[in-house]
Amino acid sequence: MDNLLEVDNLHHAYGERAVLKGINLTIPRGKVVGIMGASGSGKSTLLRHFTGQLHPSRGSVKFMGQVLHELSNDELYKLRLKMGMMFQVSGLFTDLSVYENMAFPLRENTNLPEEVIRDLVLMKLQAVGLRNAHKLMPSQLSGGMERRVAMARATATDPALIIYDEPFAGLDPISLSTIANLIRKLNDALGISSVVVTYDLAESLKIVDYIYFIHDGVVVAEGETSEMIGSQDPFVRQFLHAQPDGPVPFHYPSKPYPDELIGKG
Ligand SMILES: Nc1ncnc2c1ncn2[C@@H]1O[C@H](COP(=O)(O)OP(=O)(O)OP(=O)(O)O)[C@@H](O)[C@H]1O
Repeated sequence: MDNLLEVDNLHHAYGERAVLKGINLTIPRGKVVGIMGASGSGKSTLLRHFTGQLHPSRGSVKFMGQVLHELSNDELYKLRLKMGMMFQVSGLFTDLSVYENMAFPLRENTNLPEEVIRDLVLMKLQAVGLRNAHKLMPSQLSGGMERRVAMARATATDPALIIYDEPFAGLDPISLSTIANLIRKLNDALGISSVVVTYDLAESLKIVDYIYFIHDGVVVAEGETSEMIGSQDPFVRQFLHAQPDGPVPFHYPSKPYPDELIGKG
């Protein structure tokens, strides 16, 4: 099976409001896939379907060959251990040291003896260049370091997929580039797949293999990163060149302005 995750005709509505309107996409094994889209296009909703937190109104998400909405809570919980997640807010426990933050998911989800947990924690921290930071408290870390600890923690249970939601938000250019390179390095060294949801095109273009552009609940463009860079597709161009107006409108939908000014309708 080449695809780790498959999204098939996925629809989602919050009440009457349709947000995902037939998304099709795949995350192949070994690849880093970018998902781009303007604010409100449905990216977070899509990610919540990747993890089985939401039920589709129609369509399905299959992860490692299993349709998520058909699983029991126990089955879903077990399968989720194969997904690591890193969000914009690192989610570290502020009253636990870096070491204890890292050990937590291992103690929760395995019966490994403490010496093995220690070796694993130090190995995972070493992979993000922070082995020596294990005694520090989260408040003693810079923003970039905190994000790297969260990345190391996302790899704790040996996931097959890591999902990064806005991993670059609020970082200085050096930390941003470090995090981007680490996403690629971890992906390749661990032989996993990665999904990166971001607005930060410049950095992500350097590390993603394939990009999906989402607008108004559907995929409007997709392709290998190299193809996308030269694409003439108006959506892709608007994103790549950060144009404020284009297919994604600057103005909230409204009546024509002259009509409004002369008080018609
Ligand atoms: N729990 C909810 N109940 C009702 N509407 C929601 C809910 N969550 C999101 N929405 C709406 O669904 C639409 C898509 O939201 P979503 O958060 O998935 O978009 P997004 O692309 O992730 O946006 P952003 O980049 O700003 O986080 C938005 O219009 C939002 O207001």
